[in-house]
Amino acid sequence: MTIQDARTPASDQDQSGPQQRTPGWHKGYVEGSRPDIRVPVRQVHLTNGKDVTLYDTSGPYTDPTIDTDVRRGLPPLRENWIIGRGDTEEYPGRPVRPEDDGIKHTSPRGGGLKNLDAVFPGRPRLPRRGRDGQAVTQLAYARRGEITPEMEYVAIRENVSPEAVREEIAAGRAVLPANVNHPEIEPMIIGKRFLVKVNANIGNSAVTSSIEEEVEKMTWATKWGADTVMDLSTGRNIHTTREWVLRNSPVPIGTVPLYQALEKVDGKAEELTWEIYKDTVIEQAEQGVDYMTVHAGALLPYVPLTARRKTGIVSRGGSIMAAWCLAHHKENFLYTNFEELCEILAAYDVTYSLGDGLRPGSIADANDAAQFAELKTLGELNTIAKRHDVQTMIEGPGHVPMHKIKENIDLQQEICEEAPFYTLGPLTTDVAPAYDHITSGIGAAMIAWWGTAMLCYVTPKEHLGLPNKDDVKTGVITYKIAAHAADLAKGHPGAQEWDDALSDARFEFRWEDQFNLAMDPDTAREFHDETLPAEPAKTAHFCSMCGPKFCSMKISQDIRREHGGDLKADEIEAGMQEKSKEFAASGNRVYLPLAD
Ligand SMILES: C[C@H]1O[C@@H](n2cnc3c(N)ncnc32)[C@H](O)[C@@H]1O
Ligand SMILES: Cc1ncc(COP(=O)(O)O)c(N)n1
Ligand code: MET
Ligand code: SF4
Ligand SMILES: [Zn+2]
Repeated sequence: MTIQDARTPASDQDQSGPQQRTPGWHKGYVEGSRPDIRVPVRQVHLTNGKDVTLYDTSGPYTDPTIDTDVRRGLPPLRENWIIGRGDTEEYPGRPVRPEDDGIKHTSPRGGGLKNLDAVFPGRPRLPRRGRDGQAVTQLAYARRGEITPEMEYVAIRENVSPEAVREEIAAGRAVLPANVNHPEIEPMIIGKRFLVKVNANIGNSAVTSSIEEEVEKMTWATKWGADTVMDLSTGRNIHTTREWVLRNSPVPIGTVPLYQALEKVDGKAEELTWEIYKDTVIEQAEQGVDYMTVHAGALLPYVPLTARRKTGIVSRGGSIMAAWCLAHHKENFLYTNFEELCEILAAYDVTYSLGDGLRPGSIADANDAAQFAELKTLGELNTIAKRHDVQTMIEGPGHVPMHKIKENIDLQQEICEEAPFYTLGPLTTDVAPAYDHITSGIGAAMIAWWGTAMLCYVTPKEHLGLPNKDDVKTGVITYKIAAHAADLAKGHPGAQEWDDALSDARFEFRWEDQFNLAMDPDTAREFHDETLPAEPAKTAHFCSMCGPKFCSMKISQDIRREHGGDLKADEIEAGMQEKSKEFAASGNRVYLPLAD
């Protein structure tokens, strides 16, 4: 594997600003079968002269040779691949309306958008869709036996063959979310045979945040390793916020169109209609949303099953659809219009994320009748979506104690023909608000080990408020740990190399290498330097935990240096026998009496 170098002379590098580069690594690219397939990697340079190559989600922001500007947006990496297939056409598209941003002409809420001058100033572009409404999905291509540039790209990223990628997509065991209107993304794949992925949720609410803050959360999340980002905005400027996020995101973007549809009817669930919903889906598909949560499995007859729950319906989408179903006493319109929705998504290659609108919101409600009734319906919908060549993943819970987690993934895999499972945690206990990244990180690691393909992060603010930039980082790092722990347990090829490199650096007291290989190098360095900030401490054979005389790794190294070379296995065995006899002679006591 040859890796191209994206380094520039240090003097050319701007180390200021929000996208400040972490020293000790640089961006490289692995080239595919053609020059426009260049897969980014993070090259960590060790002081022993070796390099460690890691997966990189940070996008062009960490490439010093690319001049990024959020007002212009990212370069359209996939544009030629999409046009080159010749199966899509540009068309005028749906005009953007004030109500897309929650602005009513007559409403006092109207008026100026906050920050970044509202309308995205970048590249004007006509939307694109499948010619004659045909399915232009990676699933359709994979089923026809075609290996797209996107598939080759993810094969390099995952270190597997392009054919393996095609097979997993064709079988519906993996999805490659890539809307034809989102050419900026670096393709990635979600499926149990691949690295476990992490999604970070961002977005404003009616109470707080601005467009600028949301764009910043998106770049921040991907810098720390988020593989996808969901914009779950529910406040003002939903359309414009999403435009800024999409044009600047190197990762696929997911949304829940129902949230924006609800804003269009002023938050009155009973006023929702299939027409308003459909119009919102088209609006978002034209913008380039890569996957959409659709709560089509929360059916009218299942709502009563939640009546005696401790925490009712905790899914936003689920509660909105339940309210609509009860108000009209009609079946969920997402379910009754599902086939038409499939045709729309197929024409843009929007991936379904079939929502778990009836997931449990407390330990007491886990794995109940309502939850599993919905899962069965999601299985039926998965089959219908596949018939339309729409890529599909299935959302999962929620709040589930450890002993009830495995049943969730086993049932989902069986009912949904191994479609990728995408779970929120699960949180393994309800008693630690402010630490729900941890209560859920535990469940996330377990469920990922058993085959969940993507983990939706939970931040320390869960149940308490809207996460800020710091919470986003904590959530992403926590979930990267869960995902990597699962990759190790699953024996994913290459996963352990990273651990081995860090273990070697640790044992050899290469402190800088230990920091640079860390998931969060900044915090690792800061913690070390809190007690031993001086430069010589960066090569010292101890840290402040045990100090120089009690550093077990130093003692262990000394043993090897003094005896390691000339100790043979049988001599070690003989030495052990000798010691064992001495121990017996002293009365087999571990603790000798204190001498006074
Ligand atoms: C489904 C999950 O989405 C999270 N969620 C909902 N809205 C937002 C937002 N604007 N930002 C971050 N997370 C959000 C909830 O906390 C829940 O855990
Ligand atoms: C993994 C995951 N992420 C996001 C949502 C959408 O949220 P909600 O169901 O509350 O509308 C979900 N259901 N599952
Ligand atoms: N914490 C809730 C859950 O577990 C979500 C609250 S905000 C929609 O799903
Ligand atoms: S997180 Fe807050 S706003 Fe959302 S469901 Fe829970 S209490 Fe309601
Ligand atoms: Zn919760």
